[in-house]
Amino acid sequence: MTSEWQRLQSKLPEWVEQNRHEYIHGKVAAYIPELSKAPADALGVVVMNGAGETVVAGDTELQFTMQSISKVFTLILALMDNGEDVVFSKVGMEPTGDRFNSMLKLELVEPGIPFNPLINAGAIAVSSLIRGNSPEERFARVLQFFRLLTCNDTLEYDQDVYDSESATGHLNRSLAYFLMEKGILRGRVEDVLEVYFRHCAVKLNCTDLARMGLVLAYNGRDPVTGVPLIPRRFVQIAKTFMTTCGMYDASGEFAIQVGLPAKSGVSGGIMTMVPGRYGIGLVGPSLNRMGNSTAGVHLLETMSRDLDWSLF
Ligand SMILES: NC(=O)CC[C@H](N)C(=O)O
Repeated sequence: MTSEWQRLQSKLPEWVEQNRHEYIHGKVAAYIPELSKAPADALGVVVMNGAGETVVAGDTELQFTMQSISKVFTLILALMDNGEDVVFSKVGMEPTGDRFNSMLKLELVEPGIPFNPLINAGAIAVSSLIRGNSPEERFARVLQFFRLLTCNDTLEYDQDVYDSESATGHLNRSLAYFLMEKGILRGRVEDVLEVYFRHCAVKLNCTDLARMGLVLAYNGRDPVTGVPLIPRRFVQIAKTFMTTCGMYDASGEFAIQVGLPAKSGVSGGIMTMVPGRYGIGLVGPSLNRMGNSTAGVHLLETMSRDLDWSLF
């Protein structure tokens, strides 16, 4: 009888090639101009187990920026810095069913707190909660935390992607000003956005992303080093948000088709995990209508179905 790990080793390259062509049904994000340079037909995936061993397939050498995937970990850091009560006085716990950068719901419910920490408005509010005396110090703490989670001291943000988003992020600026008006943001709008745009621009590869997912899969303890990095309760909160809101307004469909907590970003990255077993990092820059990697989502459907990974 072949083990699941052996099946992954023998099938993953085939599954990647089977699903790669799905990229033609999507488009690489261009609203942050620098992102449009990514190769549309790339598809890569890394699955990492609790011993730190990996099964890799496809274009796993590709570097990409975390974008919205970073929001999971800035939420965790804000929770570690402030505790649940403070964080959830600034951001809600409910999915929106709208696009990630939508303003629609902000005005609907008083006092105007963003529905959840994974939409842009919520993540911007969360960024303002990270401790530090200056934007530089706050971002340095975020980067340090990401380095710890990936076990990769060379992790950095991509200056070109940062500049590109900072120059064009008018919608995010307007969300931030709205939050400022409502008394939800701490500090100056430009300072908060500097931290937000920088953490979205942190550059990594699928192996780094798999390692971050692995820490969540093991409830906050890095299973490879044995070091506890995140309190279990905050991992639980993060995984719940990933399940209900992690794939934007396609989270319901993803829960049905794949059935794992996951978070996507507009660079085409997806981080997911099989709780207690694997961390998974994936990239496929061509995005579907909902803003998720089109080939990536199909690949995860194939993997989850074949290996019976759905939690539900
Ligand atoms: N969905 C995303 O990945 C969005 C992140 C991006 N930096 C933005 O604010 O628009």
